[in-house]
Amino acid sequence: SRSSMMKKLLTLVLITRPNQVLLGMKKRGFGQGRWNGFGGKVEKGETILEAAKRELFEESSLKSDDLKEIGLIDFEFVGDPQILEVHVFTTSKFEGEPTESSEMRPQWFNVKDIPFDTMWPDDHLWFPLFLSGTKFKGYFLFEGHDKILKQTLDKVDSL
Ligand SMILES: Cc1cc(-c2ccco2)c2oc(N)nc2c1
Repeated sequence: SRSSMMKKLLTLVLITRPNQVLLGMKKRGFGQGRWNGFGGKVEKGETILEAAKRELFEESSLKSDDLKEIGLIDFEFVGDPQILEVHVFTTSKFEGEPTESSEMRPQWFNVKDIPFDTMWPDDHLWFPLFLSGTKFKGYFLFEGHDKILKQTLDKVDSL
């Protein structure tokens, strides 16, 4: 029922190395055709952190035990009661070689050349906070997948 807020938990992992961020080109499904971090749904019986690690490995072949949560974003779509609660993690400590999966084609980007034009339209708003190590909470109301009607973005001390 509406009283039990309709929320879907998702994860998003951004891997960094000096002056660079690893992004994946989404090859199918939700967000297809856009560069993004690695992530997806939180399944029953797993923690959000376990889901982030699992999706990172499934989508990029990378492993990390050092994921730090740096952001919490609620996404809403006009006409859809399901709110996406996205837990954003980052690390620069990982093992493995980025490898293309059925879902994602990974590529390193210099921070000054991040392809915001082929990313979700909210990214250019909160990436500067993530890149400067500032924890944040955000809310974005989308109309379709390209237009942001309403937004809030706040720096926080703890998530
Ligand atoms: C609506 C929306 C969803 C996601 C998402 C899906 C799975 C994890 O995150 C986004 O990711 C980014 N960068 N913008 C996003 C907007």
